[in-house]
Amino acid sequence: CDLPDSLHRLPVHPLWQSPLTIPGGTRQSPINIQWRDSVYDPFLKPLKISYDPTTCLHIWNNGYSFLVEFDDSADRSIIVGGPLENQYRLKQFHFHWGAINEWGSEHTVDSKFYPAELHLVHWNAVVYPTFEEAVMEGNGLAVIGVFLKLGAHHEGLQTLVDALPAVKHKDTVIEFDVFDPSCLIPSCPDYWTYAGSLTTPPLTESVTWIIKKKPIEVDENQLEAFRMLLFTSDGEEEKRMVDNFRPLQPLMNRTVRSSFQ
Ligand SMILES: NS(=O)(=O)c1ncc[nH]1
Ligand SMILES: [Zn+2]
Repeated sequence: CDLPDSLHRLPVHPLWQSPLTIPGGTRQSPINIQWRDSVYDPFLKPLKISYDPTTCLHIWNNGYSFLVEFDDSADRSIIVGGPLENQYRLKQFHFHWGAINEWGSEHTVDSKFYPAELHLVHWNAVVYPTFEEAVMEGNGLAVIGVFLKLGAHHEGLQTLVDALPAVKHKDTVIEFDVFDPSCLIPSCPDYWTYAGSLTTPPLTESVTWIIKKKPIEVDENQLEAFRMLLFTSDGEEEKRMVDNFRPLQPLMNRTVRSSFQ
């Protein structure tokens, strides 16, 4: 078989049989963040996060992760500052995780995987009329990435974990109408930022990534709750939702900037 060995060990899930690389892609995600190669940028501003917990709508198992979706019809949950030229509206957040604690995150730091990674997806509603249009533009999206590490119980995450059994199967939804995602973001202001892409189809090169330096801690039971979700619909042969992360992509001609020295 002509696949290089590295590809053989990848999680083989239909979604990942989509193009693992985008032809002509020059700014694909995720990447390894080599701490010593990141460049401190003193002009980077602090990231300002203002979420309204009542914009939370529901949790949806879309067959490759579970998404917590928000009402983005107005500027009620937004981020501004950091590397961003405009303010961006929160649309949804979701996670990527592994079958075991040794891997699961999409980005790595000095080639270290975390057991899971949170993505808070925002879009530039100042410049673009819809999320779908913003997805196609270089400055259309901003995603905050937060690493999860095994440790103490996370109180704020638990309210989300308690709802997961109700979205066990693909295409199930549960109402979830008050949640403040800022409880999942470390208080430490330090982050890396680089120009990248969505890590799931359509893989478009439209994301300003903002990766928090500090992880949040969650406990084993909380990670196990993620692993009890299913890729499959009710009635299909069960496939556990695990290893829903994209392989690392080449850095190519990019610099990762840090907001800290
Ligand atoms: N994983 S990601 O944050 O790049 C993403 N969000 C929506 C589609 N893909
Ligand atoms: Zn993601």
